Amino acid sequence: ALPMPSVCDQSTFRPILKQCTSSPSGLRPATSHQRPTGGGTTNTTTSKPAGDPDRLRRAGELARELKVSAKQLRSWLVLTLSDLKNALTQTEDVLKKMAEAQRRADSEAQTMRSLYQKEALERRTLYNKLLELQGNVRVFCRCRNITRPGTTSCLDQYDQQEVTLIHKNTRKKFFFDKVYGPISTQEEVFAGMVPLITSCADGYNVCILAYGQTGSGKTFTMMGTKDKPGVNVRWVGPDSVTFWGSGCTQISMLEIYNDTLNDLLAKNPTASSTLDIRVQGKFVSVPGLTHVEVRTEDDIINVMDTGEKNRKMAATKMNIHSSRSHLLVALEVCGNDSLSGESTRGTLTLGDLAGSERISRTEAEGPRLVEAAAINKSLTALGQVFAALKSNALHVPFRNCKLTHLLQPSLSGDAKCCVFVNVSPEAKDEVETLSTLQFGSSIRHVALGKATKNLTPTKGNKTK
Ligand SMILES: Nc1ncnc2c1ncn2[C@@H]1O[C@H](COP(=O)(O)OP(=O)(O)OP(=O)(O)O)[C@@H](O)[C@H]1O
Repeated sequence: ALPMPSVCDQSTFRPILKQCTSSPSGLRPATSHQRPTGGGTTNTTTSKPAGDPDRLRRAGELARELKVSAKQLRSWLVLTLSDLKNALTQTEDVLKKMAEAQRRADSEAQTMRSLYQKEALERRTLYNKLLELQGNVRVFCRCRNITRPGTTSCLDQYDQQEVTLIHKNTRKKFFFDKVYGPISTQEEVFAGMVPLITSCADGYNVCILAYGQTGSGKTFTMMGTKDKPGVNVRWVGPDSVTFWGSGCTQISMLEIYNDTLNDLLAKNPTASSTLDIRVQGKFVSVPGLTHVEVRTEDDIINVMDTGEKNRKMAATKMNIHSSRSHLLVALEVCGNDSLSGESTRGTLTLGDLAGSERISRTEAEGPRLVEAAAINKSLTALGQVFAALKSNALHVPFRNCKLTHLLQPSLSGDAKCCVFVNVSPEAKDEVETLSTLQFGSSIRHVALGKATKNLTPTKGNKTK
């Protein structure tokens, strides 16, 4: 904007204005009482007559100055107005450009969003294909160490995919998709689960099951301890929380004892409220099962603690050991991708299966025999399901028991499953229990025949 012309400064006007206002004879025209009257009466005022040439000259000068000032003011106003007009036009241009840039940015963001969506979908599809190539059902082995001093270990050797056990002077080899040795940590075991957790975050059903004899480390692998949490807790921890975005989770916990379902999160879990399974198309649900909404790691740990306590309480009341029932924790996870705005829904089922040890008829009788028969039936049914899946059988016998029926959505279609075979090297019949496994040919059983020399069982030292 133009600076105001100097003539308009107050310093210029002040003396002129002063003259005009302070003196009655300034620029003001003389009033009638100041003029000499026609009757010859003498005017008492001492001021000079209005027609005083000095004053007239001064007034003339002031009028000229005012005229110049008015002219300057007018031209200053004109210039300022034109400046304002220019500035307005420029602002309009800038606004137009900004609107155009905004429109372009919006359209670019839209393009990027759809590209991201496409890429995310492609990543999910490729990742799923990769997992399918590795096997929708994978079988891992975890050997625990010897805990009882003086006990001989049946673990002869192991490597990345192979475990050799000794039984009655005979070596038997078992092959797995991956083997975790006695010194494997909870972190290492969970790292192997991360691809499955990612798959669940991508919207697929996933189940992780721990199989093995009582004391072989199933609960340690799944639940773990406070210092060494297992898969059940780690999936939501800081290592994996990035998978889930701002999703929410519903958790339910049930146990299957003697082929009956008990809700472990029910308000009154000891009243054995038997639940049933309902099938609607591809959906398998348990009407009446309690679902609790959880958001944080602490929520999940608290809910699982409650479920575990209820499980122990129910077991004590029924005079059974909790390892004689299957525990299934189901997490319905909905993940939100804030970038693409897409949401996914998958179920993560975590199962701690009943002990797979064989109970000889002499040891088990009455309720224990019924219990052993129910466990044997359900684990055999699980093996048959895996065998049918492996051989692409037309019929997969999911409905042979409640365990396999409940696991159906996690074992069919594009679901992923991982079975942890927990091996206890001090268990007497470990070779027999592993030999009878029917988890498809993922577990290939190779008998090496009689050992040529007297075998000294070793403590699972890694040999190649
Ligand atoms: N890999 C391991 N490292 C350290 N401790 C372990 C390991 N595996 C198991 N344990 C410990 O051994 C004990 C028995 O393990 P755990 O309870 O997990 O066995 P389980 O197969 O679940 O038995 P159950 O069928 O009775 O529930 C626990 O005290 C557990 O902390």
